[in-house]
Amino acid sequence: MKIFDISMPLYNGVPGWPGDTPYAFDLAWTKEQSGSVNVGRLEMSTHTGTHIDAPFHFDNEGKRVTDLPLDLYTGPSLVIDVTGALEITIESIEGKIKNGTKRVIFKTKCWSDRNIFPEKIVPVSPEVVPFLKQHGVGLIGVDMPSVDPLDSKELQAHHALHQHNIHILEGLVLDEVSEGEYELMALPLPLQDGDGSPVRAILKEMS
Ligand SMILES: Nc1ccccc1C(=O)C[C@H](N)C(=O)O
Ligand SMILES: [Zn+2]
Ligand SMILES: [Zn+2]
Repeated sequence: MKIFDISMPLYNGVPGWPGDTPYAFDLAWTKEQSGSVNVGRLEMSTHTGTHIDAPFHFDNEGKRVTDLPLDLYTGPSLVIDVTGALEITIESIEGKIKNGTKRVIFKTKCWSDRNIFPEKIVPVSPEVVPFLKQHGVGLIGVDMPSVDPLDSKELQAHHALHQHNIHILEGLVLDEVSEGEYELMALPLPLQDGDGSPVRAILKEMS
């Protein structure tokens, strides 16, 4: 079965949220310096590239990364293609989602040049959230850096999702993936007290 790597590569210069900590990798020790090994060092925002949001990211009382169950981030997932939509609405997904769909991934294709931060994305309409919950959804994934408009301070979609106990995976790369059912794996690092975590995300074709 084919495996799609749906993670953003991380490299010095990878675009992050404007004003946030830039991603930086370098060698703290080279093999010449240590006499034995190269040793890397990382500085980054927890919301760089492909990552999950813990509820604590936008709610001081919300769960941290290590409080979240791992089964959220691994298992059957439905990819829905909404390419061309201006917003993710009930109409975008009606008729495509069946009861018991635990994870839904939206392909918008709105972030076409991954070397720059996008100017505009395709926000998740808060009205779609109860509809997702009714069908049993506990995780949504998106191929953009947020589920809310980039200039939003209220973060209506983040909060609506949280109220309905639906968790968030952002920054996926879905260009090669077509609509359908896959097995998702996108596990966060065990960052104690973390507000978010980078993940290596894959989709496996189902037999
Ligand atoms: N890193 C930031 C810095 C400042 C303000 C927002 C962000 C975000 O990351 C928001 C985005 N919706 C996110 O959850 O990844
Ligand atoms: Zn985030
Ligand atoms: Zn977010």
